[in-house]
Amino acid sequence: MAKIKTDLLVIGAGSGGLSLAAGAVQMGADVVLLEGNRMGGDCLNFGCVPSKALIASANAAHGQANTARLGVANAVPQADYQAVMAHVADVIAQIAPVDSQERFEQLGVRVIREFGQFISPTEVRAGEHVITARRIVIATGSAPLVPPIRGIETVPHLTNETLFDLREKPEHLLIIGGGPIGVEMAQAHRRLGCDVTIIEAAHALGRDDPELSAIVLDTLRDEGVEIVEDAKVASIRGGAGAIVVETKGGHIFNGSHLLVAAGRKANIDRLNLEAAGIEATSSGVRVDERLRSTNRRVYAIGDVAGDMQFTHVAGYHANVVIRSILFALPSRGKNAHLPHVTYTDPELAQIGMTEVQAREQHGDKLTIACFDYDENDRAIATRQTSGFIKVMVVRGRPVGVSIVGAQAGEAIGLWALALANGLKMSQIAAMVAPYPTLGEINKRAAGAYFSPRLFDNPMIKRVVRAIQYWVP
Ligand SMILES: Cc1cc2nc3c(=O)[nH]c(=O)nc-3n(C[C@H](O)[C@H](O)[C@H](O)COP(=O)(O)OP(=O)(O)OC[C@H]3O[C@@H](n4cnc5c(N)ncnc54)[C@H](O)[C@@H]3O)c2cc1C
Ligand SMILES: NC(=O)c1ccc[n+]([C@@H]2O[C@H](COP(=O)([O-])OP(=O)(O)OC[C@H]3O[C@@H](n4cnc5c(N)ncnc54)[C@H](O)[C@@H]3O)[C@@H](O)[C@H]2O)c1
Repeated sequence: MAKIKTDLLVIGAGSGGLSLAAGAVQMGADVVLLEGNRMGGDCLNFGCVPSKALIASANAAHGQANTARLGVANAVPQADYQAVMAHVADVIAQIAPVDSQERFEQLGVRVIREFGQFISPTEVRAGEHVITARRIVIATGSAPLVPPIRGIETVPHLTNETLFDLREKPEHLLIIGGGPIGVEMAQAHRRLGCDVTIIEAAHALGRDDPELSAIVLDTLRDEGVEIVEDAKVASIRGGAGAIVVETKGGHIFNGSHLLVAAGRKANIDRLNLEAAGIEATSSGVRVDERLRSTNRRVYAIGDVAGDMQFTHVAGYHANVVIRSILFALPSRGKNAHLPHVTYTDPELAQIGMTEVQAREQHGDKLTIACFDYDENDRAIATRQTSGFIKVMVVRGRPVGVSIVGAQAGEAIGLWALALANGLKMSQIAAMVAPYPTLGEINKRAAGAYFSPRLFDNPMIKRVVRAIQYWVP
C-alpha cells in the first residue's frame, strides 16, 4: 500500500475535477487526481460533446431537406447513421487530448486511474494507494437514473452511456423522459430518419417556462416526433428490436429501441461517505453555500453537489472552491447568474428567474419585456422567425431571461454578463448591436422595456413640446 500526502485530492476527472486540478496545480498546489473511468467524464464521453456532434449531423440533414423556402430545391438527405456515429467518435477524439492523463501529468498533477473510497475523514483509498490530503474535493458527477420499472432488468435499453455506441439506426426509438436529454435526442434521431416517441410522466421540458417550451415541443411534433405527456411508464417487455412500453394508464407503445432519459443520480455509492462523516441528500453530497460538505475539509462540486447539473456550472464550482482552498478566502456559490440551454432547434435558453418565479418573488414590482424573432430582420432573412425573448425586470435590472429561437444559446451570453455584474436595462439599451444580427433581439428587448416609459409618457411629450417651442 503506497501512502501519498498532498495539498489537494480531487476525486473525479470530469468537467469540475479537471478545471479544479488544472487551476490548483498551475497556482502552485500539490494535486492528486483520481479517475476510475474515462478522463473527461460525462461531458466529453457520454454527454455534451457526443450529443452536440450528433445534433450537428441531424441539423445538417434537416437543412438539406428544407432549402426550398430559400429558393434552393430541397434534397433528400442521405444520413448514414454509422458515418454519423463515426463523426461523433471523431469529435470526442479531437477534444480528448485536452482532458487527457498526459496533459494533466505535464501540468504537474499526479493522476491515479482508480476509483476512490474514503477510509477515514482525511484519507482516501484508490487501488494500492492511500492518499491523505489537506483538502479533498468530490467531483464524481452523476449517472443515468434508471427507474425501477417492471421488466427493466431483462429488456435491452440504452442510456446516454451506451447510445453513442450504436452503429445501426434505430427504426423506432422509444424514449422514457422528456427532459433535455430526451428532447435533444428525440429531435436529432427524427432528423436522421428514425421514428421517435417520447413518453413523459409529467410535462416535457417541465423545468422551463411553458410558454417557451411549447414552441420547441410544437416544432418537434410538426417534424413527426410523438410526444405523450402525463404518461408514467410502468412496465416494459419484449426483446432486442421489438420493445413494448406500457404506461400506468395502460397505453402501449411499440418500438425497436428504448432510451431511458429519466433523470440523474449522483455518483456517491462507491465513496463510502460515512467513513468521512459526510452527509448525503437524495440528490447528492450535502453542501453549504461554500460547497463544503459536513466534513469541513471536504468539498463537493458539479453534478454530485446535486443542484444545477451542467458543465459550465461544474467549472464555476471549481472556481468557487479554489478560492477557499488555495487562498483561504471566503467564497460562496450563487445560482442566479448561471444560464442553461437546451440545444433543440429552436434552442431554449434560460438564466435567472422564469416569469412564474419572478412573479412569486417580486409581485407587482415585476415588469416583463418581450421581443419576437419575427420582427428581427436577420431572422426574417434566414427564415428563422419562430421564437421570442422575455426579460423579467425589477427596479430597472434584469432578474431573469428566457429565450426560445435560433441561436438562443449564443444570445443568452449577454444576459449572463448582465446578471453576473448586476447591469441595468439602461446599460443593455446603450449597447449598439451590429445590424443585422439575431443578437439585436437583446437590445430590442431592452428597447421594449423603455418604450412605454418614453413613448406613452405625457410628461415627456409636454417637455419635448416646451423645448421645441423655445429652440430657435
Ligand atoms: C446526454 C447529456 C448531454 C449533456 N449536454 C450538456 C450540455 O450541452 N451542456 C452542459 O452544460 N451540460 C450538459 N450535460 C451535463 C454535463 O455533462 C454534466 O453537468 C457535467 O459533465 C458534470 O461534470 P462533473 O465534473 O460534475 O461530472 P462528470 O463529468 O460526470 O465527471 C465525474 C467523473 O468522476 C468519475 N468518478 C465517479 N466516481 C468516482 C470515484 N469514486 N473515484 C474516482 N473517479 C470517480 C467518473 O468516472 C467521471 O469521469 C449533459 C449531460 C448528458 C448526460
Ligand atoms: N443542453 C444541456 O445543457 C443538457 C442536455 C442534456 C442533459 N443535461 C443535463 O442532464 C440532466 C438530466 O437530463 P434528463 O433529461 O435525463 O433528466 P430530467 O430530470 O431533466 O428529465 C427526466 C424526465 O423523465 C421523466 N420521467 C422520470 N421517470 C419516468 C417514467 N417512469 N416514465 C416517464 N417519464 C419519466 C421526468 O418526469 C422528467 O421530465 C439535465 O437536467 C441537465 O442538467 C443538460
